[in-house]
Amino acid sequence: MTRLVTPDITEDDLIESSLRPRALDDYIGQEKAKGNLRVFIDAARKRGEALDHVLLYGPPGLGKTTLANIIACEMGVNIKSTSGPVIERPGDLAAILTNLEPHDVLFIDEIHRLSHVVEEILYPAMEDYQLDIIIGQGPSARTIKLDLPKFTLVGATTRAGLLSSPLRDRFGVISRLEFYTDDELTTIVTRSARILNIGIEPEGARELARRSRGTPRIANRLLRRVRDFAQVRADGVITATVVDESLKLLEIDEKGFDHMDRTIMLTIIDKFGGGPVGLDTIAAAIGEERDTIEDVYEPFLIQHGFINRTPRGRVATRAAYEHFGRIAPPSSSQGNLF
Ligand SMILES: Nc1ncnc2c1ncn2[C@@H]1O[C@H](COP(=O)(O)OP(=O)(O)OP(=O)(O)O)[C@@H](O)[C@H]1O
Ligand SMILES: [Mg+2]
Repeated sequence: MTRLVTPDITEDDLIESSLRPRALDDYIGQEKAKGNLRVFIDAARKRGEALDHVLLYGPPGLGKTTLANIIACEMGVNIKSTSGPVIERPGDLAAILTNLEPHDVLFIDEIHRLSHVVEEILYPAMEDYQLDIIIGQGPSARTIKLDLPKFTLVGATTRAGLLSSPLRDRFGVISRLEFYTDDELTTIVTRSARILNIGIEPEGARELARRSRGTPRIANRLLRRVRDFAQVRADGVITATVVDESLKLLEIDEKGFDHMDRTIMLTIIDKFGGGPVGLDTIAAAIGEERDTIEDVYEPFLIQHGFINRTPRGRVATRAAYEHFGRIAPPSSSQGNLF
């Protein structure tokens, strides 16, 4: 079963494209990233140059793809989108690069998953707008250099730490996307409801925002689910009560945690005495991939102080104990204490 609050893209998110803001001014929140980009975009446009390469990183569903598209739109250029795992051979990347128009945006999602050989093609391309191609094999092999149009690489990744440093160093702009505040998500929910023609009361929007784990993709998805519920039970208008009742049925609690979040926290608390416990051990105990826990579930729990990351493993904090109505062991180094 796919998880309702997964920040990853699911099938019913495909209608999401209608909800994607197209201009920087419609992109809610992320003031720091937006502020920086606005300056760089204006400067590049004034000079009639391509925008410097941009790296966007942050947990899934926070708007990296959306922002990449907005960058192209604001620069008034085309965007070509691909992703790390799709570019298998150097030739694949060469073909993409040689087909770019001057100043175009090349968006590479999951850029941390590029293979080494492909990555090495990218270095001179990013730095000198040149492509080194090897022709022939063995002793007669030779390298030829091809000039590329000046382009902007926009890379997205959930974890900048997985990027090799030579690659990371070649980005002129590096922006981290943050979880959204409840206010920002309320604005996003209200905007989406207007676009999708869904009736929602301000308190309904706020309640939905509060339960969306700081993530617009989740907020938009919950909005559609709650709409179904409102149509059947409440004359189609989403109120705070409708949100509360429908999310209860969907087993999403008042903090926006679902079954998996609760399982992770309760596993640390009950099976491992509150931690510290290694991520691999947690993964084995709950039957979930380590990377999925690290990329998808854990960032929000850590950011909101329910789990701490320590050198010896994950620790459940006092807030986690309290969330489940438990009492944190007094002797523990449960974080939040210092
Ligand atoms: N700042 C924002 N304002 C309004 N809506 C937003 C914003 N950011 C994201 N969204 C909405 O959230 C959805 C998910 O965003 P997006 O696909 O850009 O996330 P992502 O960071 O690329 O995720 P992934 O890491 O899974 O690729 C978008 O379709 C858009 O509707
Ligand atoms: Mg994306």
